[in-house]
Amino acid sequence: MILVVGGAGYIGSHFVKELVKTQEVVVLDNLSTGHRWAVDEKAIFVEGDLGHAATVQKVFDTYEIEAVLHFAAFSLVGESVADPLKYYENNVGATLNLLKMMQQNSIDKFIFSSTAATYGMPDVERIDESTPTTPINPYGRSKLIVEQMLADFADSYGMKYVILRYFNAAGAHETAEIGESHSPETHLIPLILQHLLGQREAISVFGTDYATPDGTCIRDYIHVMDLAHAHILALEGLLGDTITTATYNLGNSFGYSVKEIIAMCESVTGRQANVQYVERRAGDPAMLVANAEKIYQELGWQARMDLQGIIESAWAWHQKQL
Ligand SMILES: NC(=O)c1ccc[n+]([C@@H]2O[C@H](COP(=O)([O-])OP(=O)(O)OC[C@H]3O[C@@H](n4cnc5c(N)ncnc54)[C@H](O)[C@@H]3O)[C@@H](O)[C@H]2O)c1
Ligand SMILES: O=c1ccn([C@@H]2O[C@H](COP(=O)(O)OP(=O)(O)O[C@H]3O[C@H](CO)[C@@H](O)[C@H](O)[C@H]3O)[C@@H](O)[C@H]2O)c(=O)[nH]1
Repeated sequence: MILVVGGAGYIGSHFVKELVKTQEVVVLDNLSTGHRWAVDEKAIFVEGDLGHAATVQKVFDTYEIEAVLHFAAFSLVGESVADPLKYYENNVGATLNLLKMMQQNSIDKFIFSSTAATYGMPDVERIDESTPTTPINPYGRSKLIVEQMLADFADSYGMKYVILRYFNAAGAHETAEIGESHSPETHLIPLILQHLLGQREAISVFGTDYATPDGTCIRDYIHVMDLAHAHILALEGLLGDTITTATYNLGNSFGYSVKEIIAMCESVTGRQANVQYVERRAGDPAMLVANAEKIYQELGWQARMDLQGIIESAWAWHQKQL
C-alpha cells in the first residue's frame, strides 16, 4: 500500500489517477486546498492533517504502508512573503511530524515534492541539480529545509528518498475529469484561460522590467501528467532498491515569458486577451528554466507534452467547468 499525502490537490490527484492502475493507494489530505472529488475512486481517502501525530499513526496502524509520497504544502510565492509563519508551520513543521511518524513506524521510503523555488535567482540559462540553492522567498526556503532534513535522515537513519524539484506545473488530465482548481487561483495559465472564458475582466502581467528579452518573467511549464509519470519511475526505483537517495529537476527545459504564455493561450483558444501591465509581484525571480537531463539519464524520464499540448489540455478542463 502506498500513502499519498496531499493526494486531493492538483498535482497529487493527477498522480493518484496514474498510481491506482498498479498499486493500492491511501490518500491523506485535510482538504485545505484540495478536493474530495479529485481523488480517484479506486483510492482510499482519509481526511486529516499530516501535522497531527495521532491521525498519521492511525493511517500507519490501519494500512501496511511501503512508501510515502508527500505533495501536501502551501505553495504560493507571494503568500509566503506575506505570511511566512503559515509556510514554515505547514511545509516544515507538519512535514517533520510526518517524517517522525515514518521513522517510528519503520517506513523508510519517501518522495518529496520540491520546487524550482529552492534555486532562488540563479544566474544560469538552465538550472541543473548542482546549481546552488539560495531561495529568495519563504516558500522556497521551507522546501529547502525539508530537503536538508531528508539528507540528514538518510545519513543517520537510513531513510531512502527522492526529491523532485518541479518547475511550473500546468495542464489537466486527458479525460478532463480533473484539472487545476485552486481558490483563489493565482497561477498564470488558469488565470489567462478563465479570463478568456469571460470569468475575469483582464489578465495582469506582473512586471515588465525584468532582465529578459521582453521584460516579463520566464518560466518552464511542465504538464501535470509528465510530473505524475516521473513520480511513478521514482517510486519504482525506491521499491525496487535501485535508488537510495536522489534529487531531480522536473521541467520541459524550455523557457516562456509571461507575454509568450498569453500569446499561446490566445492561439489555442482563438480568443483575444485584455492585458494589463502592473507592478512586479514580491518574491518572483526573473527566470527559472530546468536542465532535466539527470532524470532522463538515470530513470529514462522525458517530458511528452509541449506548451501547446499543456494549454490545450488545460483549456479542455476549464471549458468543462462552465
Ligand atoms: N503547482 C506547481 O506549479 C508546483 C511547482 C513546484 C512544486 N509544487 C509542489 O507540489 C506540491 C503540490 O502542489 P499543488 O499545486 O498540487 O498544490 P495543491 O494546493 O493543489 O495541493 C496540496 C494538497 O495538500 C493538502 N494539504 C496541505 N496541507 C496539508 C496538511 N497539513 N495536511 C494534509 N493535507 C494538506 C491540500 O488540501 C491539497 O490537497 C506542493 O508541495 C507544492 O509545493 C507545486
Ligand atoms: O496573474 C498573473 C499570475 C502570474 N504572473 C506571472 O507568471 C509567472 C508564473 O507565475 P505563477 O503561475 O504564479 O507560478 P510561480 O510563481 O512561478 O510558481 C509556481 O512555480 C514554482 C516553480 O517554478 C512553484 O514552486 C510554485 O509552487 C508554483 O506556484 C510569474 O512570473 C508571475 O509573476 C503574472 O504575470 N500574472
